Amino acid sequence: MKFGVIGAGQMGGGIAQVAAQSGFDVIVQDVQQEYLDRGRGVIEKSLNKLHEKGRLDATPDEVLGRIKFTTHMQDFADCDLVVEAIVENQAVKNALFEQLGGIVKPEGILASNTSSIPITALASASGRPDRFIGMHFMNPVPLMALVEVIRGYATSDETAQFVTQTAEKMGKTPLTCNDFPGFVSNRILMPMLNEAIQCVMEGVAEPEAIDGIMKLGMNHPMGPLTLADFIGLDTCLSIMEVLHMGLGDDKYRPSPLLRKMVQAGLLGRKSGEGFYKY
Ligand SMILES: CC(=O)CC(=O)SCCNC(=O)CCNC(=O)[C@H](O)C(C)(C)COP(=O)(O)OP(=O)(O)OC[C@H]1O[C@@H](n2cnc3c(N)ncnc32)[C@H](O)[C@@H]1OP(=O)(O)O
Ligand SMILES: NC(=O)C1=CN([C@@H]2O[C@H](COP(=O)(O)OP(=O)(O)OC[C@H]3O[C@@H](n4cnc5c(N)ncnc54)[C@H](OP(=O)(O)O)[C@@H]3O)[C@@H](O)[C@H]2O)C=CC1
Repeated sequence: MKFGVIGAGQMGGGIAQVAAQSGFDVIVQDVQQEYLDRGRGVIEKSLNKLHEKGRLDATPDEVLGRIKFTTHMQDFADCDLVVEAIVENQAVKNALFEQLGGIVKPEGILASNTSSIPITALASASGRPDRFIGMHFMNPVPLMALVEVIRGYATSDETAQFVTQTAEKMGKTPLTCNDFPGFVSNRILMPMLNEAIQCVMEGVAEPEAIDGIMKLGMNHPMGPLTLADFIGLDTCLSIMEVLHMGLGDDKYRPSPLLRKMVQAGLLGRKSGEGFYKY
């Protein structure tokens, strides 16, 4: 299978890595060579770590050899499946899918790794709504078991079956839901992270205490503020905005502190500072 990935950031890189580990021929596209080089470095480091732990069947070089990096969208023409993992912004994703729909062979399936944006809207932009679906991987992709599969209004049974089987071939557990803002994962997760940010803003406790209380008290693997920093505060804000607008309920209002931190360029781990310094 020829597997395309758009975006070489934290999610695109992880998806490309796991696809290559599964034996697929992978092609990754990003807008600049610099981002591709950075993404390749992250994949290489992750593969070496898995290899040292004895959790990789092939050698890191063999897996990396299955991934091609490009800045040209035309290179997706003969892909069987293309998964998009660019910035969480509907206008940008719409424009990308309008273009991609005219490039990939007609029988090819297009998927978005969006955290919250309506799959049905992106499917319409692509011009092939029956062969369009949400394929939502979790971060860090090489370690997390779930793929949330989101069916748009017109997604065909064949498309859903193909993507479910592909996720299984990638060693993941696919679980399906319908297209509502934030799907299941972020409709439930993100309000909790937003509430933790609101606790910081209101001075309920220091970030370390909030994270510690949720880790030790609820047995969460990491605290909500650390998790928000890892996801990216810009992505968290975009998801809250989709929930707020899409569901029309003020209980999803993004915390003003979250908005202010994004305005200040504090995006979490990827910018070097969020609730913590990296
Ligand atoms: C926003 C969305 O649309 C959907 C999402 O993906 S929400 C995020 C969902 N993911 C999570 O909640 C993961 C929380 N983390 C965990 O459960 C655990 O860390 C784990 C199971 C992933 C790994 O546990 P572990 O084997 O004990 O190793 P641990 O040391 O904690 O982490 C391993 C690596 O994964 C990284 N990592 C863990 N969670 C991460 C996350 N959410 N995002 C990015 N990287 C993460 C760690 O930084 C670490 O990297 P380095 O080796 O470079 O330091
Ligand atoms: N972070 C997370 O935990 C999760 C995120 N997601 C979703 O995955 C997607 C990507 O998120 P994430 O990987 O964290 O984001 P990143 O910011 O790490 O990566 C996005 C990448 O896409 C590139 N990009 C931006 N615009 C375009 C474009 N028009 N064409 C090609 N590449 C482009 C970016 O380049 P540049 O640097 O120039 O912007 C960057 O390299 C989002 O939809 C997000 O909601 C899903 C699950 C978990």
